[in-house]
Amino acid sequence: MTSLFWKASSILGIRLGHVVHKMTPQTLVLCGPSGVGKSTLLKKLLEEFGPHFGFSVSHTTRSPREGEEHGKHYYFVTRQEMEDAINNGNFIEHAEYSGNLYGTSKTAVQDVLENGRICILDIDTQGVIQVKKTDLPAQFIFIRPPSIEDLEKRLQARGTETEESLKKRLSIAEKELKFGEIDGNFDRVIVNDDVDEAYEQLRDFMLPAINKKNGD
Ligand SMILES: Nc1ncnc2c1ncn2[C@@H]1O[C@H](COP(=O)(O)OP(=O)(O)OP(=O)(O)O)[C@@H](O)[C@H]1O
Repeated sequence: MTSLFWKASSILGIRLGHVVHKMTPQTLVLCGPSGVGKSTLLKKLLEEFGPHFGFSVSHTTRSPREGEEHGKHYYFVTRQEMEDAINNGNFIEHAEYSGNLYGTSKTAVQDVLENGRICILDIDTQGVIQVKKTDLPAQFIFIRPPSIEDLEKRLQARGTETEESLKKRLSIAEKELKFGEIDGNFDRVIVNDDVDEAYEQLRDFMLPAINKKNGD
């Protein structure tokens, strides 16, 4: 149904923004360096407003891990299929990590929006640049740490990094923080120092979209 919808809208030349704007609230783009606390803040948002939000299912060329289901955790596709779809303009953003392509298709976002939910995109700065080139109506939020030292401590405390991956994440983080500081790149920059305070800011920022969805 959805892909038919997309085919029809492509044939009719309807632009993504026009289609989703009429029928949906928004898309929330959340960006910030690895370990800054995006998942922690999203967990809180979903605990409070779960039914209002949805995640789009990404595509990937990597193989499924045990327990992962096609269409639920990812759409598992071949590189050729994914490259063709990207070349046909069917993706909002995509990136290559560790030799595999990952990306968000227009259809995947549309699925969430058609269900009347605000679509959450948790993406990196390269993804933000790509989304901004589409006409998807979105709110862009950047989460930053109080300092790079804090970020390092957090990543260490999370216990998911080797010394090498930690170094790599911090070097990428420095570039991302610079991007986050540039005026106009984000609608809101939230410093995640005290997590409850950061969540209040995220919550307050999203309330108008949530209320609009409720018809207030
Ligand atoms: N305000 C905070 N103060 C201290 N620790 C925090 C704060 N927010 C999150 N953390 C902790 O920092 C670690 C990283 O947080 P989280 O996994 O949410 O980051 P992330 O941005 O989602 O990372 P990734 O992009 O790698 O998935 C976690 O151990 C989390 O509990």
